[in-house]
Formats: sequence, C-alpha cells, structure tokens
Amino acid sequence: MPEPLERAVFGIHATHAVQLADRHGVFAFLIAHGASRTGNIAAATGTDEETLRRLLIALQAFGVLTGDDRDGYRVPPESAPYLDPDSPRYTGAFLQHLVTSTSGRLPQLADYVARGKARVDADLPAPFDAMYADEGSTATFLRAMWQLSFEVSDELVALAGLGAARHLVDVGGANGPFSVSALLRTPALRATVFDLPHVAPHLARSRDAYGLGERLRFAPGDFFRDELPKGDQLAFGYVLSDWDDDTCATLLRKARRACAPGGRVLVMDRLFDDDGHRPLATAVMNLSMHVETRGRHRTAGEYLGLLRDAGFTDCEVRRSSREKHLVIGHSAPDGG
Ligand SMILES: C[S@@+](CC[C@H](N)C(=O)[O-])C[C@H]1O[C@@H](n2cnc3c(N)ncnc32)[C@H](O)[C@@H]1O
Repeated sequence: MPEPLERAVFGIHATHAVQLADRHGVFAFLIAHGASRTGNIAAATGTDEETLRRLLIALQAFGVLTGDDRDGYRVPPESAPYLDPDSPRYTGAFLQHLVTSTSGRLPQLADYVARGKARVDADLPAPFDAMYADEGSTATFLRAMWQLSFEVSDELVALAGLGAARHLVDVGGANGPFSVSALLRTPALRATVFDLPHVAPHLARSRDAYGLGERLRFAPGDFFRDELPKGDQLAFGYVLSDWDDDTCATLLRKARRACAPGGRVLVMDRLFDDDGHRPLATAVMNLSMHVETRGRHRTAGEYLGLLRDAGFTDCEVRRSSREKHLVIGHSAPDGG
C-alpha cells in the first residue's frame, strides 16, 4: 500500500493512540525524563505494560516517538511543545475534543453523503446546543479553543497593530484567548467578549487568572437575535468558519453597524491556499466544520469578498507563521 494511503487508512488508530498516551501522561513523562523503556514508563504512569508496549510501538511507527524499547523511547524535540502540558502550544484539550466529540460526529458524513446535510441537520440540535449540552462538553470545547487560539493570538495582535485601538468587541470570543492576549499587549485597550451565556463563567476565570478586572467584560447574547456591542475593532476568531456564506454576510453587516467610523473588522481563521486543497489541517478541519457546525473553510480571496460585500473597504490579508491568519476590513472614517 502506498504510504499516504496507509497513513490515511490507519489514521483512526493514530488519533486514539496519541490522545491516550497524552491522557495517561506518557508524553509528559518522556519529556521530563528523556529516553525511557516501556517498563519504566508503565510503572511511572500506572498503565498496563502490555497495552502500553503496543501503544508505543504504534506511536513509533507513525513517527510520533523515536527510539525503541532497548535504548528507550523519546519525544522528538520539534513535537515536544505540542505534547508538553506545560507548553503554551500544548494540544491535549484539542485531542480530547477530537476523540470525545468529533469522532462521534464523523459517522454523520455517511448520512450527509446519502441524503444531504440540510435534510439530516433538520432533525439534529443546532451546532452549539450540542457543543454546550453539558458542563463537561462545554469545558472541553472551550479548553480546546483556548489551546488553539491563545498562543497564536500574540502574533495576531502584533499583526493587527492595536496601538490606536480603544474598544475591542470579540464576537464569539469564548473564554477570551484573543481578548486576553490583546489586553496584555495593549495597555490602553478594553475588550468586550460577546458570546452565548454558557461561556460567562469560563471567561470570568480567564479574566481573573490574568488580573484584567474591568478591562475585560462579558456581554451575553445571541448574534442571530441581537445587534453586536459597539466598538472600534470587531473581531471574529474561528467564528465565520462555523457558518455558511449567507450567515457570514448577516454577521458582517451587523459588525459594520457596530463598528465605529474609521474602525476595523478583524477576521481570524484558517485559510485554504488559493488552490482550495492545502494545508492538510485546513482540509481536514473543513470536514470537521461540516459535521460539527454549519460552516466551511475559505481562501483569503473568499474572505476578502465577504468583507467587501458587507461594506468594508481597504481589505487585506496578514499571514501569521501559524495556522490562524488575519483578514482586515476598514469602516469608512465618515461612517459611509
Ligand atoms: C469556534 S469558537 C471560537 C472561539 C474563539 N473566538 C477562538 O478564536 O478560539 C466559536 C464561538 O462562537 C460562539 N457562538 C456560537 N453561536 C453563537 C451565537 N449565536 N451568538 C454568540 N456567540 C456564538 C461560541 O460560543 C464560541 O465561543
């Protein structure tokens, strides 16, 4: 079997193996202790040695680990930041979301292929009703959002250039990864996260953890029913990719009404390359968007088109070194 096909066929094992090793502290142990043999890892993590042996062999075969049981298994240095629970790039909550939520939703694709998404979804709860069905799934989802968004936000804040900004309205801002980063880097700024009421206690925890007090406020609301709070920077981080083009147009028109003259909209999302096929993570998450939301991933050109159609001008793309990029639109200084 050609290797790309082999990796795709066995991808289901890979995701579960990585998540299981993460959940049981195998990567954390290897990062802390260096090359280690199965018996030592099993004893330290309290895991069954025979099951762990197979797990480690599979992880080594996928290239997630290097080494072997004679000289010890190791986490390659380039992967360590993503597997180390103490690293800002740690991806454990996202892995947990993939295993506990996404994998349960993927079988829906079979129904979509046979009957079409609209007909199948008509009998299902709305995307965020399912995501926020209980406190456990809400917490896992929001932790995953934080891990996907907080670290890259430093770079996005710098790319956005918020020095002259006064009031950031973070639409669907969740537990605040972008707002917190923006406030930490921009002393004169205040921010309002506008999101569903379920999110309130999670944002409060971020506000308290970073000592942001009154500078970070929460406005509970539903962006389908309510107008957006007014500000000079309206941010949409990983929000427009949850919705179809017509819904994005409605949300961006609301942002236009809420945006102060001379202000800006900041769209931050994964981007497809112009060919609409790469990078791999965007292509795969585009499938996730199909089963978990009503959205899709877009090229930079498609976002620019949505912003211009909503009345924003001087629209431009600023790319980060990571998977989340920035598309900016300006509101005319005369409000026109
Ligand atoms: C994919 S998350 C993005 C979180 C964060 N902005 C980020 O960049 O990581 C989408 C956010 O949109 C919020 N959201 C979904 N439907 C909403 C609605 N009808 N009104 C307000 N917020 C909503 C969700 O609660 C969630 O926080």
